Amino acid sequence: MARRMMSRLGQWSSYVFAVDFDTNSDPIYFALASKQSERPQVFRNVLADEMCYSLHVQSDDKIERAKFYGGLKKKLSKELPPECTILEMSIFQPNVKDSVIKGYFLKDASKSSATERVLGELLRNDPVYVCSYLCGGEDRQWSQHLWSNTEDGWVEVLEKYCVVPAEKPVHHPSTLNIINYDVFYSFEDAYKVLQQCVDIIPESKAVLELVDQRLKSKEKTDFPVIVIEGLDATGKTTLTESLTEALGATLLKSPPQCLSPWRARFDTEPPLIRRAFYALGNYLTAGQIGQEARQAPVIVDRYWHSTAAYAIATAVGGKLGNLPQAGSEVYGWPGDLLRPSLVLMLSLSSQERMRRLQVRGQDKTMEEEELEANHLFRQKVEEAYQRIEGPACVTVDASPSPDQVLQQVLLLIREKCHL
Ligand SMILES: Nc1ncnc2c1ncn2[C@@H]1O[C@H](COP(=O)(O)OP(=O)(O)O)[C@@H](O)[C@H]1O
Ligand SMILES: Nc1ccn([C@H]2C[C@H](O)[C@@H](COP(=O)(O)OP(=O)(O)O)O2)c(=O)n1
Repeated sequence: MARRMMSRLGQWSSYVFAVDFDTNSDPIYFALASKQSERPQVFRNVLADEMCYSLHVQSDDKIERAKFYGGLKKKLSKELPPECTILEMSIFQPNVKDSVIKGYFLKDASKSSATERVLGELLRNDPVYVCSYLCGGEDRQWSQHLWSNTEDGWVEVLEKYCVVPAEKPVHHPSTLNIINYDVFYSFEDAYKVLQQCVDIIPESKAVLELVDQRLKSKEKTDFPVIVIEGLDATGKTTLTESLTEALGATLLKSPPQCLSPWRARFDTEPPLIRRAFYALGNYLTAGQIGQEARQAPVIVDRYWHSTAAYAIATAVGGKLGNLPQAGSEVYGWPGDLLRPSLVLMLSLSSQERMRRLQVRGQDKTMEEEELEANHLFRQKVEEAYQRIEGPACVTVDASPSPDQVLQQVLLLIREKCHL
């Protein structure tokens, strides 16, 4: 065990640590070195003589890592003293895709031994690395101490490194692991995730069985397929219903009705599993679209844009500017997913959207509650919507009356789909 950790530590010289002290500003970036730095101290402005710790998941298994990381926050919040602040942390190789290892950084103002007891317990029983941080010496330099288990179950410090400032990377670390963690670009990649979950989430089996029976869709449909996108309460249900009637079309949605019994279950899972579920929903809907578009135009309430935009906006921490640049491969359309003829995104000011949410007065999903609390997240979802390509979405002003929105959309459809 100690040997494995040592060799792992050796690799850390190419890694940078990022701690999110404040979601509205850049993380604090630091690296490990054997010698101290002459540059200003990394934590000087954000830590006031507090004990600090970090922990991150040590597992090569993607599913295990995702499950454990999600559960870890709950466990820490429950067991640590209330004076302990839990911050998000990641360790990554700058600008290298798929290099992120997620963890937490703890600021402990409790001055009690409870924190070390909880962390020691975690180290003994769970797949985690634990480090403590100390500030010492005349020049108040920070150092990182990696904990290890001894044979007889005690915790000891295995190795000590100096904490030195690191450059801000070009790509925010939260953008490095989007592909195949948050967004899946082929049926197979999403399917594999659920397959690997069958033992831990029995419901996966039922979902996979449904997916196995899905209809296969041709690339080209006989009738146009029009997708309506937008945040909750922008008027998608209202518009899709009136459009369906006006065009004599068929109305479908993603995720499709047949997945409803499992949606709430997968909504409680970490992003890797939850997003794979929604990705598969799109392939099920694609099968239905292919079938229905032989007879009539098809209107679809949410599809790939929703899956990718919410996933990207959730995954990317901090500011709007942290989103991958327009044109990035993360905004690409999966090569094996039926492409609609037209995608329209309903856009509304936050005031009007809030008003409509209140008028509707229904229960909101947790994510929608978060949207309300988090203006930044809402902006990131809309921005990601607008960057997705193949087809890109056309933004529609959803603030006029329902009939005016319908007329405006009918005009667009006539112009773009020759209906
Ligand atoms: N153009 C509109 N003008 C005013 N209110 C609208 C308009 N479209 C929808 N609404 C109302 O706003 C609320 C949300 O609309 P809904 O169609 O359910 O949105 P979504 O399906 O996008 O969540 C509903 O109460 C609906 O009656
Ligand atoms: N095709 C879809 C549809 C929804 N999702 C996800 C994205 C968000 O997490 C939620 C939004 O769904 P929600 O139920 O809040 O939306 P509506 O009530 O349908 O407007 O579902 C998805 O990933 N792919």
